[in-house]
Amino acid sequence: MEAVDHLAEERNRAEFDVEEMKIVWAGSRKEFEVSDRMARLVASDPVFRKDNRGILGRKELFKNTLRKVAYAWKRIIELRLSEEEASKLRFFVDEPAFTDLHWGMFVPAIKGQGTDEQQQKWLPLAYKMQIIGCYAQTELGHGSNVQGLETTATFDHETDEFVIHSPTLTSSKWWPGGLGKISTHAVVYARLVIDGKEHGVHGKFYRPASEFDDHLPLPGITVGDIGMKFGNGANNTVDNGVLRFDHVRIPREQMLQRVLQVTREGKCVESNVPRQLIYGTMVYVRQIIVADASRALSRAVCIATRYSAVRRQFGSQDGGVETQVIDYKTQQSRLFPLLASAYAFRFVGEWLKWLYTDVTERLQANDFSTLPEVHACTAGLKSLTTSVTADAIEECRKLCGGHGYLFASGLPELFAVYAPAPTFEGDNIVLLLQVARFLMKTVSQLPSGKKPVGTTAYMGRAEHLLQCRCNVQKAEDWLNPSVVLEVFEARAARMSVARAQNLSKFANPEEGFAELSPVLVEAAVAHCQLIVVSKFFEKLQQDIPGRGETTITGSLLHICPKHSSQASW
Ligand SMILES: Cc1cc2nc3c(=O)[nH]c(=O)nc-3n(C[C@H](O)[C@H](O)[C@H](O)COP(=O)(O)OP(=O)(O)OC[C@H]3O[C@@H](n4cnc5c(N)ncnc54)[C@H](O)[C@@H]3O)c2cc1C
Repeated sequence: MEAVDHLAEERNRAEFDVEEMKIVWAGSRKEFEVSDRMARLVASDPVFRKDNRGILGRKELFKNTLRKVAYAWKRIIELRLSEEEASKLRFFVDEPAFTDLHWGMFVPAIKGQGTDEQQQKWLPLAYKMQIIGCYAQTELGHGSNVQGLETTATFDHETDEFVIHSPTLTSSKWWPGGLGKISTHAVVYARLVIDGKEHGVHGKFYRPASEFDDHLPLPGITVGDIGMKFGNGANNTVDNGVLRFDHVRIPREQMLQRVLQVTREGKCVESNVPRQLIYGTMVYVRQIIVADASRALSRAVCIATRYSAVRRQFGSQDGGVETQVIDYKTQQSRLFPLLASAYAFRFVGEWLKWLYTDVTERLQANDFSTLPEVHACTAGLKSLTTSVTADAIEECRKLCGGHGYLFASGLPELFAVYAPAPTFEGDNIVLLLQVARFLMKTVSQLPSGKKPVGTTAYMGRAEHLLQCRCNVQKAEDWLNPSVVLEVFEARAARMSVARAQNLSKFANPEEGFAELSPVLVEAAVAHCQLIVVSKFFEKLQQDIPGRGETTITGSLLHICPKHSSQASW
């Protein structure tokens, strides 16, 4: 039977310059070249094979990950890869590992919360991986409610130490990646207690295992792996762990003291470093999560699009060829918005990179004016992009029919790896409620003449947005991006203002907030969708080089879904 390369046929029909589009996606020619080089390096090395992940037993799977991580590290040193190249190489190795937490949470926590001396002491060891760290915040009893954590760090005046203790079963640290087997160190969050008085939850730097000899837990420590997780392969490559303390002592200097210090006399002293600086780390981590969302979504969409071009069902006349499923309008209406979302998330992720630099500069200059808005914006974007991506990967699986259910399609494992993203680093609903609180406050301040800033600037035009009418007469009118933008603005403003009016009818605002929370979450989603669309629009206005990119990204904008369900934003 004669083979037909359906993908080649489809590719030849592209109305834009594919090579240039690759650069638009990568961010710059240099980033594209680094990415391309690292992808080839990984693909050509048999040590990095990943086709057997789903059939390995847990122990073998875990050992396999350790081998890969060690080998990747060896290659990074041998090839003298830059930080950018090393991070791309790890991305293409494409296997969740303890290193994700070491580089993604442990190192940023020391950088963000450690004093200069603490950073000088621990960061060089962490950079060389002579110590391996994890981020131990969540407990069995509390995840989202950090103030509910029960682990205690009690100051002992006599010995100048903190005594770390897990007073209840529910105070056991539970979930931290890399904790179960591998980490030699952890940043542990605990309630600070001095002379019987509580001083809130803070980070301590702790060493759960003796790293230089037998790697067994230190006295007073119970530590282990929490067991199998969702899916084959997937996050089972990571040793998410449980950790309990029985009056374990650490020197006072091991509290991360950039913002709050405890003196030899046991006094709590706020340092002259503003507490708000910690937000810089948070923006950094969330920017990475949004970038990861666009990458995970693009992988799923790529598989589903190629499948749809190759797969044929029905429509044959007299034994002729059947119809490519990509030509069915129903397939297009499910697939193309996801493709558009992948680009939209890519561009908003790029913008978040800029925002991180902007926030860092402002914080260094003691300018905290944009922080509430930045906090709401990054919390909302983390929530929106991860929820949409998790649901979209599952939709892509269905778009590939029965074949999507096969491990070999790549989609089941991609979904299993991605599924916890809406939960970790802030549960998505809890984050949206924070966004809603910020929006309600912004609306309540409008009559005072306080100008909303940044991503809420549109609220300053609330009067117009509440009464304007859409001028669209025919379908083509939707091809005008400013029309689309105003529709999103009007929708977000109207939802926020209506919720704020309803909220004001409650005598007790907290009760009102709890009662209206389902619809407040919808207003928060609408606001976040507007941010994504507006950043997409800004990207279109930039001079994207090459033939047809502006057209293609322009048409993608118009197939971004415009309704507000969580599943398909
Ligand atoms: C794969 C994975 C890796 C992880 N890695 C780490 C790690 O490295 N370090 C670490 O410290 N932790 C880690 N975690 C834990 C993670 O941060 C928590 O699971 C997360 O914070 C959510 O907390 P929870 O599990 O207690 O859920 P809960 O907070 O109990 O949420 C349960 C449900 O209650 C809802 N809910 C909670 N509060 C409210 C509210 N106020 N209003 C309305 N609804 C609410 C939520 O929306 C959710 O639907 C990891 C988790 C996973 C799954």
